[in-house]
Amino acid sequence: MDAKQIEGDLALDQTYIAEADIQARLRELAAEIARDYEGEDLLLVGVLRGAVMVMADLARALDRDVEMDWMAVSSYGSGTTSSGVVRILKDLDSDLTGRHVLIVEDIIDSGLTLSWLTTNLRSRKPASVEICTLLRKPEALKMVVDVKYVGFDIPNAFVVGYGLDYDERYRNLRDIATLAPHVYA
Ligand SMILES: O=P(O)(O)OC[C@H]1O[C@H](OP(=O)(O)OP(=O)(O)O)[C@H](O)[C@@H]1O
Ligand SMILES: Nc1nc2[nH]cnc2c(=O)[nH]1
Ligand SMILES: [Mg+2]
Repeated sequence: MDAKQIEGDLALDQTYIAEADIQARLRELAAEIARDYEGEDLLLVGVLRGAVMVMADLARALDRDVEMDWMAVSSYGSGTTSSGVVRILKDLDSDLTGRHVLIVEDIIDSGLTLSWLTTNLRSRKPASVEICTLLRKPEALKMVVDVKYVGFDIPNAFVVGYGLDYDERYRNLRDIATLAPHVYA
């Protein structure tokens, strides 16, 4: 689905980050990651479901071998504010002992999901745990967790598309768009 197909949808405000800009930034991040992990094995951990698109495109932009595994956690339910409770819906299949782990996320908003997840994964004795997120909101800057790779710092608006949903809609939008405030305010 592209922005043209949703132009008539009153729920969407405007295209915020276009597909081409997302892909260009992911290529830059992939080059950085390939340099940083040269000669090391690398396990990408995608956070279902939001990070599916970032994971697929980042992994293919990497000019090296990587493994991929998935975890499903949820803290938002069907609303636009965090419930404050992170739940594991699906755990990893891989043993992390001695591995270099890079968590791949679509967005850091309150930071709750990733601060909880990094603590959880670090307890599994990996060689390292770092974070790559496509989007970061201002609130996350207050987080104690370091985020090594950030695609775009964005203001505090609710965004959808490219994996990001509102009540499970819009994940398959190729661009990232803002959701009109009347929908959720
Ligand atoms: O920094 P936070 O405030 O914790 O928010 C970020 C998280 O919220 C969304 O996931 P969600 O829990 O909605 O599940 P989903 O990935 O299945 O959409 C998003 O994909 C991040 O994982
Ligand atoms: N779709 C969506 N999910 C989120 N989870 C945390 N922040 C956001 C956001 O801005 N959009
Ligand atoms: Mg998520």
